[in-house]
Amino acid sequence: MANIEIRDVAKTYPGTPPVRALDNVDLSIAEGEFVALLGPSGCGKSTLLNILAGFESNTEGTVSFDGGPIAKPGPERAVVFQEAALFPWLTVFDNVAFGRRIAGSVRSNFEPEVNAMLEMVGLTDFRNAYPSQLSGGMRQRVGIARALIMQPRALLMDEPFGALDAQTRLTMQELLLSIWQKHKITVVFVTHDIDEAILLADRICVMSARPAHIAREIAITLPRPRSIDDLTSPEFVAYKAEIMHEMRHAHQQARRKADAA
Ligand SMILES: Nc1ncnc2c1ncn2[C@@H]1O[C@H](COP(=O)(O)OP(=O)(O)OP(=O)(O)O)[C@@H](O)[C@H]1O
Repeated sequence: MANIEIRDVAKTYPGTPPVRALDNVDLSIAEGEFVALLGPSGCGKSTLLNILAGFESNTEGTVSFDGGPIAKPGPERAVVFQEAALFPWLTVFDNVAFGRRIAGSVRSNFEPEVNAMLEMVGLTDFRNAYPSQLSGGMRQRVGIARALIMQPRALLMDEPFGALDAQTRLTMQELLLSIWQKHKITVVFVTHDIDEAILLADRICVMSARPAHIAREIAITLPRPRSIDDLTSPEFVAYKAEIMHEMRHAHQQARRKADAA
């Protein structure tokens, strides 16, 4: 059984005029798979992710997780956004522990897990720091740790590294790869960045111009574990050329739709 099943999904935001964001989206995601959603700006990637998160509802079609319909947010589907909205008055440790505490767990139960999580994301020395004392990359590490401490089955990531400088971004991509290798949870990752999608994903779904559907699915069979050294391999460059071609097509399609409107 697929972990995430999206069948004939459409989404129209009400308004004058209404905005048709998604149309005929079909996608099955297996347990433990890493899928990247790649597409032109404004095509509907975040809308699709928000539907999977349960923050938005689809207007047509069905979306299910482990065979059950997605109707609202749930702890089995953790979300990581571009900016980790951390609580500024809590330390790194308490930000990561927050969900467990709210769920009624006592400190002696979650402390070893929070410490292990902080070690995994390289923040042990910052466990008592406050968010204002952290760099953007460190804040995202806290965001990822905070999501994983709830032991989700899927991680839904919306351009999580989009606001980071190039060097930090590469470090975070490698960190995410190592975490995913260890936890093997399903990841759905929204990005504009072709290199990022190829480096991380098992499969890239190139989305069409709005209203978005999945224009093309490309399996990335580069061997794992991957690292940033792969960015220059001939296989990587060949994937990049293929995807750039698809993206250009999606962009031209968007221009034509805009001109016709
Ligand atoms: N709450 C909303 N109400 C009305 N329209 C919305 C809403 N959220 C998104 N939209 C519109 O839906 C379309 C798709 O937006 P969405 O954010 O899903 O695209 P995206 O591909 O994630 O864009 P980007 O890559 O620029 O973040 C856009 O035209 C956007 O303006």
